[in-house]
Amino acid sequence: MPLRPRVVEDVTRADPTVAKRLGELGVATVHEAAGRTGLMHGIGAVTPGLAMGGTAVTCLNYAGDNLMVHAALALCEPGDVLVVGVLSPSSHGMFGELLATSARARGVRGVVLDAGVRDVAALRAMGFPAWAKTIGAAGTEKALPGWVNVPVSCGGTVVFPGDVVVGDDDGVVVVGREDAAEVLERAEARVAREEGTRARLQAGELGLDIYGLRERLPQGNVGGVG
Ligand SMILES: O=C([O-])CC(=O)C(=O)O
Ligand SMILES: [Mg+2]
Repeated sequence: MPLRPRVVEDVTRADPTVAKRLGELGVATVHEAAGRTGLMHGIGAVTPGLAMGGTAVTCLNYAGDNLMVHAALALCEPGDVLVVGVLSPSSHGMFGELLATSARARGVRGVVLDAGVRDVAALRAMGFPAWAKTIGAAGTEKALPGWVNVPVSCGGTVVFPGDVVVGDDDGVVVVGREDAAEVLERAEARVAREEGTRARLQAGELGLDIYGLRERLPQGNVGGVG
């Protein structure tokens, strides 16, 4: 018996203001603020220089078939990020410039694929933010019903519909919907702390005092030769 397809239309989304701000703070800061969790592995920026923060609409597809990418896009709202999972490894070009045209018209902030992407030159020319496992021109069928807005695996992490997805040149990080506000608070505090560190570095300070190193060295290990 084939697996039972499922399309969930209602998504409880993270606060859009929080998602947008996390996008501005960037992947490294958000990952740190989230206790070094949520980072996708093996997913890279296809459109360098573009960043985003938004709420996940997810889909799960059979390898070589992107029917559910089209279905998921139809349920996207402004501020969403389309997250594309596959049931088995795929390097097919599951998303390209036509889908990006549709995504942009719906106010989608970007796409993240645990598979391939194609029409890369066009995506770059459009400035449509995309992250993927690989670039792959191989075409996809539009035949097999799968899943929309179920939890999906992408880049070795799980993404629930409505979670916050942040992407930039460093990669992609996911923050659980329920944790987003707290992670934002910690991320802002971290940025403020780094301002102080930056000012001290610019002033040429720190040296052996960096991160309290001097105090952590055994007595006698810092000082003159011999
Ligand atoms: O046609 C597809 O399914 C993928 C693609 O190339 C596009 O979106 O332009
Ligand atoms: Mg195309």
